Amino acid sequence: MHLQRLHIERIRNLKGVELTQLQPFNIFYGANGSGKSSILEAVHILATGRSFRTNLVKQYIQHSELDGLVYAEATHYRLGLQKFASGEQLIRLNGDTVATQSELAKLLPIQLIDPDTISLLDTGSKPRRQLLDWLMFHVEHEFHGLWLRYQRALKQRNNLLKHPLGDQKLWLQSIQSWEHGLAEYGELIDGLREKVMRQWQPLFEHYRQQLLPQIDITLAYLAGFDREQGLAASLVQHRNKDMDRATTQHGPHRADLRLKTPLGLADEVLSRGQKKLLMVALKLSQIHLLQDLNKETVVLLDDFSAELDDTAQGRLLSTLAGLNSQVFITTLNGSAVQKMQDVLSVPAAVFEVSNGQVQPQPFSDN
Ligand SMILES: Nc1ncnc2c1ncn2[C@@H]1O[C@H](COP(=O)(O)OP(=O)(O)OP(=O)(O)O)[C@@H](O)[C@H]1O
Repeated sequence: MHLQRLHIERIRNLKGVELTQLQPFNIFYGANGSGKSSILEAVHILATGRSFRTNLVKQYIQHSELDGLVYAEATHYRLGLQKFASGEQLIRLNGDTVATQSELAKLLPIQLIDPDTISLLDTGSKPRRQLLDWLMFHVEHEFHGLWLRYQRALKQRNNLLKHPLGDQKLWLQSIQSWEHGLAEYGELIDGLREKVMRQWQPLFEHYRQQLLPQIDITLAYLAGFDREQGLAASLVQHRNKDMDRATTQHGPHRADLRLKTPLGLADEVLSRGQKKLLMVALKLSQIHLLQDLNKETVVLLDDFSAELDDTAQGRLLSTLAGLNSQVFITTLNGSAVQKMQDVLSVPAAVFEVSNGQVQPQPFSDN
């Protein structure tokens, strides 16, 4: 989905931003602290309910305000999200209040590429699992519901592991019943993940060859449990150890992606720039997969030129244009805008950001 209009109020230093006639490419330039990333942050909050910079709503709502608001229009949809400092939120779709953020998330697939993107490789399995599950959420409709049921069963089992009941028999019956649910949903989740991985891997290889032609990198999926044994048997086998650690250590919640080069794991051998290109290849291949299903992704490219050389920047822009993505880009200065102009063959809008105010600027190739 391409956004045509964006309205932001009381997010960070953005008091009242009204952007109309958004284009496939939207470039925001301005000095440090002017508010560029906050615009991307607002789009991210609208699409996912979360900021990519903080988990605390109060931090992104403007100082001394009680709420922040993001509203966007596309051809068939009007999406709105109001976040209150109290923790409450109001989610609206086409004028109606909706109960869950996932209604907006489904409509607005969003990918962020920023200087922190490479930490996905370095900081444990969770962000890698989230990367896979972004794809799962948008490609496999049953995934989200299964995941919620799995999480519920997992929470119950973990509670029982932490607090063994006095009545052993009752405790055993309870834990067995939650394990039954965990195994059922977990096997289904694993099957769906494996199916999506089969679609994703060749696309990843395609973008890896484009962006990192000199380095072989394989993308593999680790289920988080012994698939030959099966999750039901694995839960029974590890029950005592799980009790010692008071948590469930095997299952799809422990799944991971392994990125391997001939010299070792990608996070151990690649340079920062190469890591960024690898992450970009992973994300572009995901966007491609959605595009094959007629879903357009909104891409947030924060601090665009960080760590990418001119060739990589040019390739990234033209690939995104080919994927029908709508792109929001931030960059520090006008000269970078000029460079983008030379590469882009699709309509673009340029905005200057200064002290939380956003002004449209001419873009000569429009
Ligand atoms: N809750 C808040 N209320 C008001 N202003 C805030 C709040 N949080 C941060 N700010 C200010 O808003 C601005 C946000 O800037 P932002 O991070 O969007 O800048 P940027 O243009 O992306 O800068 P850079 O190029 O340095 O990354 C900063 O000046 C910051 O001090």
